[in-house]
Parts: sequence; structure tokens; C-alpha cells
Amino acid sequence: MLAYFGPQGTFTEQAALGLGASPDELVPYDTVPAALAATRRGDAEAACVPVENSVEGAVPATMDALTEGEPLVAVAETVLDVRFSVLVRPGGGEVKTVASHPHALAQVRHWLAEHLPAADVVATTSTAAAARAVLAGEFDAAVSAPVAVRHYPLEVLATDVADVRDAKTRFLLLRRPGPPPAPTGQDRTSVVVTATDRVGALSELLTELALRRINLTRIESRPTKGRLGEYRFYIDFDGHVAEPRVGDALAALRRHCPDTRFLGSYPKAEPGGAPVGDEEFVAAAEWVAAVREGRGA
Ligand SMILES: O=C(O)C(=O)Cc1ccccc1
Repeated sequence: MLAYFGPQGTFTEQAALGLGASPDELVPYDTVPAALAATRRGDAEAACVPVENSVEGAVPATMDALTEGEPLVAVAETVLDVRFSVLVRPGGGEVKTVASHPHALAQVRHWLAEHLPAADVVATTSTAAAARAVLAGEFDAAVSAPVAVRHYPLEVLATDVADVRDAKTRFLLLRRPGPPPAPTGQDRTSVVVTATDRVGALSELLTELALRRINLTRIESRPTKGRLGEYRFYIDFDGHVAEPRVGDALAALRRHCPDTRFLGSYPKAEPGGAPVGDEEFVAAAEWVAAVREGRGA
């Protein structure tokens, strides 16, 4: 069974199907933490959740749920183009309220201001929850994933709605810790670290990556919810923990920051960039081994 951020008809359901899940193994949960909790309990083998959007940034519920509670690790990612459909009840009258997930609303602000300027905007737990609420008569319009209309008998008021063309959302498939998927040469590794409050702390962490020619693909901060000014940093970079360079960098991060949490090594959804060779790192490690054994100098 695979838990996903539902109900039926969310972008996350589309993402889970795109990751190869079969429709009959999918079980919807109303929130990201609920889908992750089901996976931690072992009720689900894995959970599919959104992690970031190219317009609106990180999904805070996912970021927090990754560090609070028992560890989960990403084993796959996928990226979806995000275009919205605006759905209404068939024959419904004037649109006085429009509902959706906050990430969706943030991506259609201009469209709403132009086309539905008088409507009150209401946040719901997901885009599909908004469609259901429209069906139940709670709101007049929902900003939804295009597939939602297949699940709910609503009418399409507009399609292809997006303030920013080419907006994309990235989703992760998370499991309880186990051996990571085999390296493909085009992988990403995710970690979360807490940089201590002193000069150069973050810069030292990032330098450990740079020294090993590891390309940083994302860095995001979230408050630890402890002291004001104390942050966790979510760091994504190219490479797989099985590669000596990356293993070496992870060990260095852990030396700087003993609560470094590994969030997974998994194939990149959109491969790019030439892989950095590990040969020098392997050769250097072999040389040290030889020196230790008295076989070289
Ligand atoms: O609510 C949904 O459909 C989701 O899967 C979360 C989301 C919301 C807006 C853009 C992309 C994903």
C-alpha cells in the first residue's frame, strides 16, 4: 500500500501514478503528516508527498514532517508541470468564494484578480479537498488539478490557469530507512543539518561539499521551533551516498553537525550536468590504504 496526500484527484496522486504506483495500491490521506505517519507506523510501504514548487518554494508541512519523528528516506522523486483547472458546480451561479491549497492559490493570484475579483479566497487542505467542498456546496469554485474533474462531477470554468508558465512541483516517495536504490550516475542526495549559531558555521558545511566538487542543488532553511534565530538547513546535492566523494562529504557534515539526518539518495527526475568522476577519490583512498599496510609511501 502506498499512502499519498489526497483525497483522490490531487497533483500528488498524479505524481504517485507517475512514479509507477498502481491505482489499486494507492490510499489517500488528508494531510502530508498523516501520509507520513502511516508510513512510519508501517501501515503503508511508502508515501508520496509534495516537497517544493518552482513558484511558491518549499512545502512547510513536508519539511517539518521529515525532521519530526522517526526518520524516513526518499527513494524516488518526480517533477510535474502544474497547470490548474477552475471547477464549479454544474449550472452554479455567481462565484463568491474560491477555494484551494495555499500553494495553488499563490500560483493563480493574478488570474483570480482578473477573472474573479469579487470572490473571497479560502484555503483548503488540498486542491482536491477544495473540489469536494465545492461539490458539497461549501464554496463556489475550486482551483484544482486537471484530473480532479474525472473524480468529481463538476464543470470546468477555465483550464490551463497559471500566473507563471512552466511552474513545476517536485514530489518525493518516502520509505522507512533501508538500503538506498542503486546509484544511476544521475542521483541526488538530501540531508538536513542544524548549523550552530557561530561565525562561519553554514559556510563550513557548504565548503565540505565544494571541496569534494559536489554540486549543491537546493538549500532551504526552516526554524527549529526552538530559539528564535536557530535554523535547520535542508540541503540537496548531486551524487549518491554509495560514491566515495559523497560518503566522505556526509561523514564531514556529520562531524560538524552530529544531528545530521540523511534523507535519501535517489535518481534525479530531470537528469542534467556531467557526473563528477570518483576516480581521484578512489585512487587516493587506495593510496592511504597502501600506506597504512606498508605497501606504499
Ligand atoms: O493539493 C494538491 O493537489 C497537491 O497535491 C499539493 C499541491 C498543491 C498545489 C500545487 C502542487 C501540489
